[in-house]
Amino acid sequence: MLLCIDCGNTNTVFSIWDGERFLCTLRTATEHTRTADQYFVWFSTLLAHHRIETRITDVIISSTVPRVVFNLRVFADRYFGARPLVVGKPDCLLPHAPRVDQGTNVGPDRLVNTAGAYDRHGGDLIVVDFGTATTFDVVAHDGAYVGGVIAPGVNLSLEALHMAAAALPHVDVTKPQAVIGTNTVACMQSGVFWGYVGLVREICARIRGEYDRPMRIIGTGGLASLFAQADVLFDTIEDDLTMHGLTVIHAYNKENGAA
Ligand SMILES: Nc1ncnc2c1ncn2[C@@H]1O[C@H](COP(=O)(O)OP(=O)(O)OP(=O)(O)O)[C@@H](O)[C@H]1O
Ligand SMILES: CC(C)(CO)[C@@H](O)C(=O)NCCC(=O)O
Ligand SMILES: [K+]
Repeated sequence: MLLCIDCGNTNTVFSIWDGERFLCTLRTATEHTRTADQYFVWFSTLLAHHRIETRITDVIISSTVPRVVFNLRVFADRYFGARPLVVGKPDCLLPHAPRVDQGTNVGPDRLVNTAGAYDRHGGDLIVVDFGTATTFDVVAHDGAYVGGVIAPGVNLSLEALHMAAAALPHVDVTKPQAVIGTNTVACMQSGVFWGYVGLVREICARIRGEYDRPMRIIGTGGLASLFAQADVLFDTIEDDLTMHGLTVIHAYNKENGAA
């Protein structure tokens, strides 16, 4: 079985793929000081809780935080005897090479989203991922990542308001009742919620304007469905897109003898 690990700047998600479906998805805060042994205690406890018995033979990692990869490699080696594939490293093949400026290190999460989205939908896509950052990945007709947009993440924007302004509390993002807020929290929620609805609409419209073929828009990340309540922003929402992309890249490496 394949263990897929998606390590973002905020959260790290583990998911076990049995070849047909994901058996479970476990989430922990990204913390570079966590050791291989700590990962295993957490992981095995939750698997026992969910009564999942697995024999993990393969591990694939996508990490936007370089420092955590070392301990995840030790975790894979020590507890599963597996040498993990790490997306973005030279020995991890990609189905389609990105076409970007020389010297650009595209975030591995964006490469993985690209592979997952192309596998499901073919090319000419915009993938919008609401993580620590809100990213837009343009997937060309042939499946290559050809660029995109990086905007501050939703929770990051709310946190920045709270940190910078003494009178502004910490608030969670939600869809406000009205645009005109009649209290501080409602004002902040309105600014961020409708601000992001506008950001997504405008950026997608401008990407479409620069691109010479019709494009579909895929939303992913925890907040995609929240924003979709407000407006028709996406053709589809797929919460498991990054995990799916990891299985696609793993299978591609198996087929090509690299894993
Ligand atoms: N209505 C909501 N309000 C606030 N947070 C939410 C809401 N719905 C989902 N979330 C949170 O959004 C996050 C979505 O996770 P996702 O993996 O997409 O990005 P992330 O973990 O924040 O970022 P990264 O992948 O960059 O670490 C989760 O932490 C989840 O708890
Ligand atoms: C933009 C983030 C932080 C989103 O997770 C990540 O993809 C990243 O660190 N990217 C590196 C820069 C780039 O993708 O061009
Ligand atoms: K993510």
